[in-house]
Amino acid sequence: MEEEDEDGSVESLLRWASQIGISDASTTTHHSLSLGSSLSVSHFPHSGGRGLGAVRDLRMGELILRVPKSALMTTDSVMQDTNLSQALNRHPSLSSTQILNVCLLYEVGKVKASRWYPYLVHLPKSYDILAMFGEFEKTALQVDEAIWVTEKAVLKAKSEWKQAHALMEDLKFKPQLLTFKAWVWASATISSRTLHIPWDSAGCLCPVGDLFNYDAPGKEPSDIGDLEDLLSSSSIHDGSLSNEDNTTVADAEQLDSQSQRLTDGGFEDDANAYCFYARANYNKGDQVLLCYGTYTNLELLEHYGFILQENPNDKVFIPLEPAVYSSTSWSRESLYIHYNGKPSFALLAALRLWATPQIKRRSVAHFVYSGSKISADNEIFIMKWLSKTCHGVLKNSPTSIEDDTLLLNAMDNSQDFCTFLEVTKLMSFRDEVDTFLEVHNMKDKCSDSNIVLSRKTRWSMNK
Ligand SMILES: C[S@@+](CC[C@H](N)C(=O)[O-])C[C@H]1O[C@@H](n2cnc3c(N)ncnc32)[C@H](O)[C@@H]1O
Repeated sequence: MEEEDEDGSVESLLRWASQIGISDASTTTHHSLSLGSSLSVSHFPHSGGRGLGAVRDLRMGELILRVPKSALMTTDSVMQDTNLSQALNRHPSLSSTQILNVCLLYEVGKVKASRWYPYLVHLPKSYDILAMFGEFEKTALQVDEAIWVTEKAVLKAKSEWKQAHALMEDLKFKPQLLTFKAWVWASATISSRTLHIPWDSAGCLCPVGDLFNYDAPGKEPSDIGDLEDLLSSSSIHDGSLSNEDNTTVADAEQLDSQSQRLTDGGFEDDANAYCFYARANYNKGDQVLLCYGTYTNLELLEHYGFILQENPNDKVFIPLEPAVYSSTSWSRESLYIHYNGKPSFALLAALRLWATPQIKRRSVAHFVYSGSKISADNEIFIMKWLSKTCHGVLKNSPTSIEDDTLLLNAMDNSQDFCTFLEVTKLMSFRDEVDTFLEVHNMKDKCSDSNIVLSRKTRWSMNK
């Protein structure tokens, strides 16, 4: 997608977008690389790469982009093709997301005959979501939970692909569109780019609207965390670019009423369009961002293929003894350490009770559930236990954060592959680099000093 040939230039995308009624509000003039009066497509190397920038100062709450319903790629709009809709009727058991996956591949197969062709040529050629991770990348995650979530994501993608295979054969897809690689590409496109629409839980692909990069909700974890504990939910979604989970919709609505942070985009019946509003004040040249929802780094990696260096919503789960779980009724998902190192409300409460002799638990339970300490001794015991457990987890990891940072810096700063290998020879965790080279058949490639580390290679090594 980042290749820009004659058909694939950003200008041609924007020209097509404006022809089909996509507009950034009061625009009358059309500038190169710009939609007009509010936004332009720019490159933001440290926060998402290609994204949308402000071409003038924007006020919070201002309408900045409108994408008419007719421009959205949805299952309904693709199904206007009778060949496709008849085939879909013959395979009724697929989920709405599987169907949208098939619709996307179907449109890709039409090449220039697709009415979304100018949009499709701008989609990324590859993604880094967990379902695409191989054995090396999975192991490099190091943390049990992350490895388990990766295995689950890969299995889910494979089983959904197998289930949809008969339909795709029925539709006479070209061989390259029948592969797992093609399926997982479409799946990643949908996972990382669809926007919520009320009439289809699979969402829609929204040309230009899907160029906004992600801004994490800026709430302090202490505000939001306690509420999340109460809701016993690991993620609250706003429904924009959402990996929507129906069980959290009510929770999200509850949060919505308490916070201004969930208001930056949505489908509006009155306008018959997807409308986007500035979620903050932006100065000319700033990147304009969209909040896709509240995610931990593992969830961002799973659904969107990136992580944030600073994520106020990140969580770490540490190993707990079974007796901790059974000491309270808090769900396992609510027992974690916040990004800032503080234990969650529920974890603290569970540990306070667990560290209290069984016979006394009933009498102190009301203190614990109101967030109070039981005694100085109890508090000192659990803090020491937490510190010891966290140190144990870090010590048992194959590499430290400092090692990982050194490796990333070596990748970023080495001019070529050979220099990178020379630099890594001095590193204490050389084994991991060797395994990576072996897995990717690069062990003997040092003689070819022109191999530059590709983005995929960098990512594969980036835990
Ligand atoms: C909806 S698209 C945004 C536009 C995208 N940058 C593009 O060029 O098409 C979402 C994808 O952008 C990237 N992205 C968005 N926000 C990011 C951020 N804050 N940091 C790094 N990557 C980000 C991720 O690859 C994500 O899957």
